[in-house]
Amino acid sequence: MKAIQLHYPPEWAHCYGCGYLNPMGLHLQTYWNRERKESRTAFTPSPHHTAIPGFVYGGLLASLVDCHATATAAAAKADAEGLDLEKTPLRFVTASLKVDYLKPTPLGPELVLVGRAREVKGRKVVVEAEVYAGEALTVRGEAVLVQITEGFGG
Ligand SMILES: CCCCCCCC/C=C\CCCCCCCC(=O)SCCNC(=O)CCNC(=O)[C@H](O)C(C)(C)COP(=O)(O)OP(=O)(O)OC[C@H]1O[C@@H](n2cnc3c(N)ncnc32)[C@H](O)[C@@H]1OP(=O)(O)O
Repeated sequence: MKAIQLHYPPEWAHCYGCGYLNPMGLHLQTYWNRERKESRTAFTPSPHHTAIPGFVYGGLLASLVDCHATATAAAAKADAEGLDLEKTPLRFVTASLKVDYLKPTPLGPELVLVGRAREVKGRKVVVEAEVYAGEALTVRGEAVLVQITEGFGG
């Protein structure tokens, strides 16, 4: 299965969190499970992603939620409309991002993010995401994503 971010055309692939063309980026790769209507990604923070020794910096966790949510929005929209991302790339930007830090996230283990679309309406998708360190749910996020079209931002 191909990661959702790898469907982005090159001009939309420079994002720090998920752009495959950003040499300094996090290169997040999100996968969509059509049966479960759920997205997943995994990321292992490095020692320099420290908040306080032993725990992950919250800004990094927000970045993971952000870019996992944009990809989840693309997959959920494609799923809802029967589109093939290979033929019809979809790209969303973040209009709103809310992050609840439920408990400190340990630095070391791989983190797993799970995402679901709560609403798919026109150009807007509302995504909920959870971050797990092992069995522990440490972060819950919610984002409003808006689909961009060719020439957007110009
Ligand atoms: C990245 C900047 C954009 C440049 C694009 C260049 C070309 C693309 C190239 C490469 C793409 C790579 C992208 C990587 C992305 C990774 C994730 C990020 O880090 S994104 C960076 C941070 N985000 C921004 O900088 C967005 C700044 N904001 C905007 O540009 C606009 O406000 C935008 C597009 C988000 C919405 O503007 P409207 O005029 O297109 O659309 P309206 O009609 O206002 O909203 C559509 C729906 O969304 C809701 N909405 C809009 N803003 C909301 C908000 N803050 N909270 C809740 N809902 C909101 C509205 O209520 C509306 O919903 P209803 O249809 O009425 O149900």
